Amino acid sequence: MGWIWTKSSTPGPGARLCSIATEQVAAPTPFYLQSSVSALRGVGPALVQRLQRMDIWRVQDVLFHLPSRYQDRRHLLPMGSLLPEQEGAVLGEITQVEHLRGRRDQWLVTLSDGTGQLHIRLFHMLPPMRAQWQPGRRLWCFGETRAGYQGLEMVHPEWQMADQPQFQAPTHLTPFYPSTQGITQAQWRRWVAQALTLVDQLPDYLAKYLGPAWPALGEGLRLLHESAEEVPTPAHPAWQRLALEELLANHLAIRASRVGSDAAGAPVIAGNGTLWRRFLQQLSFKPTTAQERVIGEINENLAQARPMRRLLQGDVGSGKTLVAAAAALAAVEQQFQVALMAPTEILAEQLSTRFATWLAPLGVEVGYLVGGLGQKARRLLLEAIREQRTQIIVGTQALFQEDVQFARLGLVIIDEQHRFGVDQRRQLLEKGQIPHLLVMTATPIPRTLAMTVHADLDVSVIDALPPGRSPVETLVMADSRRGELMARMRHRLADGEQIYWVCPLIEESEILALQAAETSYADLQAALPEIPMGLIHGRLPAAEKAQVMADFQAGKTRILVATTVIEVGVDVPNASLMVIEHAERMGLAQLHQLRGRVGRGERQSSCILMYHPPLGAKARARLQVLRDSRDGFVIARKDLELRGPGEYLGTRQTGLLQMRVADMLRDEALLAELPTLADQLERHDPEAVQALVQRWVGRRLDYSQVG
Ligand SMILES: Nc1ncnc2c1ncn2[C@@H]1O[C@H](COP(=O)(O)OP(=O)(O)OP(=O)(O)O)[C@@H](O)[C@H]1O
Repeated sequence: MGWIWTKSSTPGPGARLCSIATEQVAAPTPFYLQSSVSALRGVGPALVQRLQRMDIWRVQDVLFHLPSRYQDRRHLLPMGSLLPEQEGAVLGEITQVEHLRGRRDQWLVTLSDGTGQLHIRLFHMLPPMRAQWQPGRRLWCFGETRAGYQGLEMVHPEWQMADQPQFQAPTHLTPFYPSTQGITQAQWRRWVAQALTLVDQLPDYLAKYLGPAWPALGEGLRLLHESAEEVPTPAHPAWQRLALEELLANHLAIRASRVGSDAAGAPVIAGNGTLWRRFLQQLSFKPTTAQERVIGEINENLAQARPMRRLLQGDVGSGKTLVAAAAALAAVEQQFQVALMAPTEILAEQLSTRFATWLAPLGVEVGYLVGGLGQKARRLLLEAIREQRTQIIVGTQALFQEDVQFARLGLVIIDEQHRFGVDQRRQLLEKGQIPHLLVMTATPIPRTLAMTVHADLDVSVIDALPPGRSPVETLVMADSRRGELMARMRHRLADGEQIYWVCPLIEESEILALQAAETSYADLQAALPEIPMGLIHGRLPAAEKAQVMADFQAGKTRILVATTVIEVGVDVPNASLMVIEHAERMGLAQLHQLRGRVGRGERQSSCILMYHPPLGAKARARLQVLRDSRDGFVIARKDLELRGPGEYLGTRQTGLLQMRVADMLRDEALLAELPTLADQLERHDPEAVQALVQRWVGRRLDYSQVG
């Protein structure tokens, strides 16, 4: 037993002595919720730095570092019924320890539990372990079985001697924490166990405002760290309690920053729209009513000295670029510059080409600034930006490098903002006086949510697609039907149409993804030798990527084989068929984005989702959602419903904000509580406001001047 002093704030009279189980007797080390993580046993200076990089500074932060998944080690598996590649816990007696000498020493230990036996294979065995692992002793192991020469075996499982008083058979689910190099799961669990001894002292700022039906904060944290029952699900009240607090903390953080930025002066951009009207005259189509409405909303903002912070949401292909052009022209007409930032070079290139073709006839100069620009070209462009000869500058992150100086930046437009860090957004905003900001996204975010959680952003929605679009026909097809697919492709090609071929997503390795793409490319060339094709992937140098895209756009190549780099923003209206290999590996939102690349012209377009059989019931249901719906919002919701409980936790990107417990779509019902709670806290408990923001938002996000 070791002893630990505990108290919620600082040490002093009244600090309570608390005991926790430790392996050796240690000198009493006091630590508190607010102590540095270095106060935890097992956290030395090097680990402190690693933890800080994960934004974990104090003991309290460890409590809010939540598991991303769980394993159930509570039930022992009888050895007689074990199968290969089965993960689980066993308990048995050591019947034999064999030291196999060879080029590399090995130990083969035999365990038996009366129902059968299992081997444990070890490639190293330190003397203390050798002293313990003796025939007759009882051993608990957790690992994955594999078929060995002598039968089933586990290689270096986790273990405990089961015949010692310290032996603790797991009574809870075993949590797995998001980690970083050099920190093991065992370390996380030890630190969390120490921090949990203080969980009841965690101030519960909301208790007095929430009704008695709500569980306490500590209960929620305990449930997530050491659930004794089934994998916790988001419907659990304790979970909901945490989600509510997290949403509230984000809401409060943004409310606080809004106060500052409201006061600041932005350029008043109120022209008479001459430039926009001239632009419309040369455009081959008319803006839709939805586009016109949204343009109106933006113009109203631009005419105010209060900086615009507007989120423009529109499903794939809804015509957001035209709206961006309208905003840009309003600024240019009033002699302001516009920075237009895209997440990748391909997209930046596409956008700049589109803007240049649209706007050059009006005498508007569009510049293209990315990392790979030659020195001379870069210098000339920077000069033109400084002297305001270039009015619209399209680019990637390169736009906010220090040497880029705008003469009169009035408007910043960010495409697919969720791919940019908040820091990048701020750096760019710092370039102007206080420029207006328009953020474009195809990610569906409920309006209520955007207004409460993103209290800083006004929202415009393009809720109708341009006319003349026929819905993309979506088919789900086993990859064994390749012959049929080739016939379909030949048919399309004969009609002069173009095809996207999207290669499987291989998350673990870009190299493997590239190999897969090259194989598909070679296969297609062999099957359709007379058809010119392009291959595009993330590893291609920027100039080559641009060339491959330009060739496809111009119709010089008829099939574009691509890794998922084409996901957002690519616009080739003549492409009417998309084939997606291994669609079952991709997220529904991503598939929806990809599919949005076709169906942009007048032609009837199709998207073929290929899968590799057998396809499980759940995977089939997921693909069917895509077949049956074309609405990004519906698809996102269904995706959520179809996810299993094990997939709920973890840091993942949902729209614009990264949450730990809450999910903006799933927990939408909680949003209604936020404004009242925030008002009450701001009025009665300003200190709690600060503490909550620090607890949940911490240093991860700095909203000041951004929103
Ligand atoms: N009002 C309109 N009438 C006809 N076509 C339009 C209209 N507005 C836009 N388009 C065309 O629709 C296509 C899709 O528009 P755009 O690329 O702006 O979509 P988007 O909203 O940016 O989609 P994504 O999120 O997929 O990039 C383009 O080819 C564009 O020229």
